[in-house]
Formats: sequence, structure tokens, C-alpha cells
Amino acid sequence: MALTVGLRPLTRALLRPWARVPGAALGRPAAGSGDGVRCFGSPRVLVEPDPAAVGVAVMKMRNPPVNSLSLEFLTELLISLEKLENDKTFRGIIITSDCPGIFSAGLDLLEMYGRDPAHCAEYWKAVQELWLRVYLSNLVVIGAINGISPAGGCLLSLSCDYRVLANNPKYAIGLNETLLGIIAPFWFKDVLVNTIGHRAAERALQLGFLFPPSDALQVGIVDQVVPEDQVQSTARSVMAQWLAIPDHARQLTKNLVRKPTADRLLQQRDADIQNFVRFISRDSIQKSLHVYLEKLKQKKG
Ligand SMILES: CC/C=C\C/C=C\CCC/C=C/CC(=O)SCCNC(=O)CCNC(=O)[C@H](O)C(C)(C)COP(=O)(O)OP(=O)(O)OC[C@H]1O[C@@H](n2cnc3c(N)ncnc32)[C@H](O)[C@@H]1OP(=O)(O)O
Repeated sequence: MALTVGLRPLTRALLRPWARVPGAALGRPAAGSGDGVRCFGSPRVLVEPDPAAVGVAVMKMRNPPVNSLSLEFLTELLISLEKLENDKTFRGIIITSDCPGIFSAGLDLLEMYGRDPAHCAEYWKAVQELWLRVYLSNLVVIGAINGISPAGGCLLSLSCDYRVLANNPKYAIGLNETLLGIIAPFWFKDVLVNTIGHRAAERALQLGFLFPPSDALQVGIVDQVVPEDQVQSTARSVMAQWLAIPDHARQLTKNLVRKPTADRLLQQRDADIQNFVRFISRDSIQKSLHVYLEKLKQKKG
């Protein structure tokens, strides 16, 4: 079945592979700076130059209550990333959360539940695009993971070059899709396998493990676990180490390592969208999502 993807104009402009964001740029000089420092704000994505580290931007996700990756939020993240990528002032980004206790709850279940196929297709294309943009970014991308990070939140973390997790037992991280009755797509799986190895990924994916910090460090899904109040400073120190490497050498090496994984998706993006739409539209999957969403509601009591 050929799928016609009806994209809205802004999303269409953004989601062409490696599209350049058109004129209506969000980039603007930071208020009152007058010094050429740039700040790319948007309602849900706060981006500021790190005052303590030249060439580093801090990107804070602010889509309360749980930073779920809705289509609008994904679009804003993509715009901000594109602007940073194109601004030669910046060589690195620290991605973190502005929502207390939550890095990101992952994909927005309401974008996949009770939606028509065209919407699901548009949504999945945006998910693919965010992954490609973060995973293949020329910038050094450090995740300062200051909250729980399931499923799509974990994918975002795994796509960074380095992950620092706050040491709080509530801040679990992992690809827990099977617990929802859904499947992590092959490219989520590939990134996990690349990070923690085949056997550990096999168990983690099938059992939908959400690793608390000590286990996350042990299995290698994060690189460092530090006290919560040291996440930002640690991310900054790690960034300095990565920025000490000449950009061209680091970027070419990153590309060498990551391109084969990205290419697997790039070679079959449309098929992947069609698979997703077919899968998510099944009655049984919609029922699983319904049950899961009800569980989330009931949890509140
Ligand atoms: C052949 C195959 C082909 C292709 C592959 C196909 C398939 C499918 C692949 C799909 C991949 C999906 C990856 C994902 O990311 S799925 C999302 C997984 N996320 C989760 O499991 C997290 C769920 N949320 C929670 O566990 C908790 O909310 C959390 C621990 C994050 C926070 O808990 P807290 O107690 O602080 O808040 P809550 O009261 O639970 O939540 C507040 C409100 O937010 C809503 N919520 C939470 N998470 C989501 C979400 N991911 N999407 C949408 N909405 C979410 C929650 O329902 C509450 O809403 P209200 O009740 O206030 O309305």
C-alpha cells in the first residue's frame, strides 16, 4: 500500500532530509546582549549559550508535564537543532530537561492513539528526523539526563555522544516498548545494540528493562552517574574534553562510526513509515495503547 503523507507546510519544510529552515528563523540575538551571542528560543525548547563554556549551548526541554515528544515539540526541537548546527558560534550542545524529575517520557502516546494514518505518518517522519539530526549532528552532543528517560526519551539519550545521568533511583532509562505492547523499531534496536552490545540489548529489549542509574552504568547505557547537583558541571567538563579534539577529525570519525546505522534507516525511510502506520493502526495495538494510557491515568488514583 503506497502511503500518501500529507504534511503541514511548516513540518513539510522542516522534515525534508537535511532541509534548511526557511527564512522565518527563530534565531535572534539574546535579549539585551548586543554582543552577537545568539539565543534560539521557542516555547518548548530553551536554548542558551553556556555562560561558563565558550561555543557550548544548553538546550532545555520544557514541554510539561513530562516532555513527551509531541509533533509540535519535535518540530521545535528540530528547528532549534538546525539553527545551532548552522551557527558557527557553537561546537557543542548539552541537552537537558526543564521538567523536574523527567528527562523525557518518550514519544507522545496521544500522537499514536486514535489518530488517522496520515497523522501517524507525519508524526513518524518527525520522529525519524529528530533521531537522524541528533545522531548525525556535527556538534558534540552531551546528554545531561536529569530525570526518567523511557523509550523515545532513551533513544534521544542514546543518540548523544555521551550521557551523564543523575543518581536518583527514580531516574530509570531504557527501551521499555514491550511493556506497552509495542515494538522498538529496528533503528532504536540498532542504537541500543551499538551501545550495550547484542546480548544485553536482546534481554533489555524483550523484557522492556528500565535501568536505574547503577544498573544503567553497569550495562553501559549511560557513561557516567553523578549526584544530581553535579549533572550540569560534569556535562560541561566532559564537553571540554570532547572539544579539545579538532572538529574536523572528530566529525569525520563520528560519521564513520554512525553513518552505517543511520543509512539503514535512510535507505528505507518510507517503508519504515508505512510499517509504523500499519503496525500502530492495528486494533490490537490501539487496544494496548488504550490500556496503557488508562493505567497512567489510574496511577493518579
Ligand atoms: C513492525 C513494527 C514497525 C514499526 C515499529 C512500530 C512501532 C511502534 C514504536 C513506537 C515507539 C514508541 C516509543 C515511545 O517512546 S512510547 C512512550 C513510552 N513512554 C512511557 O512508557 C512513559 C509513560 N509515562 C510514565 O511512565 C510516567 O508518566 C512518567 C514516569 C514519565 C512520569 O510520571 P508522573 O507520575 O510524574 O506523571 P504522570 O501522572 O504519569 O503523567 C502526567 C501526564 O502525562 C501523561 N503522559 C505521560 N507519559 C506520556 C506519554 N509518553 N505520552 C503522552 N502522555 C503521557 C500522563 O498520561 C498524564 O496525563 P494526564 O492524566 O495528566 O492527562
